[in-house]
Amino acid sequence: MKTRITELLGIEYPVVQGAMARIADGGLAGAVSEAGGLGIIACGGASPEWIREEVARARAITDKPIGINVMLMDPRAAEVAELVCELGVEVVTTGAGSPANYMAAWKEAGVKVVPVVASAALAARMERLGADAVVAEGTEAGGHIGELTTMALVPAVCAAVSIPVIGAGGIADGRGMLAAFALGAEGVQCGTRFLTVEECSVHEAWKEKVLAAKDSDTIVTGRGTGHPVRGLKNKFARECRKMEMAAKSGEELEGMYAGSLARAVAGDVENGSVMAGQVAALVTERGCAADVIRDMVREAEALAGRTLDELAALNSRRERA
Ligand SMILES: O=C(O)COc1ccc(-c2c[nH]c(CNC(=O)Nc3ncc(Sc4ccccn4)s3)n2)cc1
Repeated sequence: MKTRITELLGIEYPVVQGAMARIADGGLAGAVSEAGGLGIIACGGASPEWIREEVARARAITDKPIGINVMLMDPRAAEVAELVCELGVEVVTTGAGSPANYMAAWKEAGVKVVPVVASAALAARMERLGADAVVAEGTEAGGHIGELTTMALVPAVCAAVSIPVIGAGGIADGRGMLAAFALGAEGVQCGTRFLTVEECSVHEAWKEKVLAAKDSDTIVTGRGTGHPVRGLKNKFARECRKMEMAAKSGEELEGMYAGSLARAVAGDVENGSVMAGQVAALVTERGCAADVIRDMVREAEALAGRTLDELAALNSRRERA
């Protein structure tokens, strides 16, 4: 299929795998890219050596474009930003901040720059600085989030920029993909849906928690630190909320979060930060990266070919899950 996103990124399907810190490695990114989407290696909290290794792993799996993600709250963001140019990845995405300081160097190096934004203002700023596209990520997403929902944010960003917009946050199947396109997007980014695929190396306990999640099983912690993070409800999340209700100081709260992601990655899904989006409730299968992408596009195109009457008739015959 062809959209400005497939053309810009040199990919077959406008489906980007979201960067999930300490989870999205070269194996997952390589598989997603080989399947025709865009795989992204998440560099939040990663060492330059790990990043080099994972880019090499992805290159061994596919000769299609891959991306790396710079998490801008990471103290080593500047070092990772240099690696973007040195390693010759085709695409860089960024999160949790503004990549203004690095844009010129990335553009100079011919890298496609696709910042994740949580507001129309930031999207417009990114376009002015030369971004090739933006990911408009709604608060439904897992991990570090903004405040606006995908339903509100995507149309607002589309109205603010002329570059193509990728919708993200709460998208896990063809229905979500079609909804994002209806809102103005020309591509989608999914994170949570890729957590359970066989190529994702996240701990089995994390996968099982996602597969068992209900719609009300995610919670936002860290608003007190100014860095809200969505994850699955567990002992850690309840303790965070208690600390925040007790209006503990920023330093005490920061202390809570340090190491929380690493604990979850190691399989401690009760005392760690098990990041996942609200759409975890829709993720009930494992599968593989290629099936996720193919099924999502097929379902979106099948639904798009129908009139509203036909969609309503389909919905009226819905079977309870
Ligand atoms: O206005 C500005 O200057 C920047 O404001 C922004 C505000 C929010 C965002 C934003 C929202 N969502 C994203 C992209 N998503 C993400 O970056 N999600 C992430 N999840 C986990 C991450 S690593 C981590 C580890 C431990 C604790 C917290 N985070 S990064 N960026 C981007 C920019």
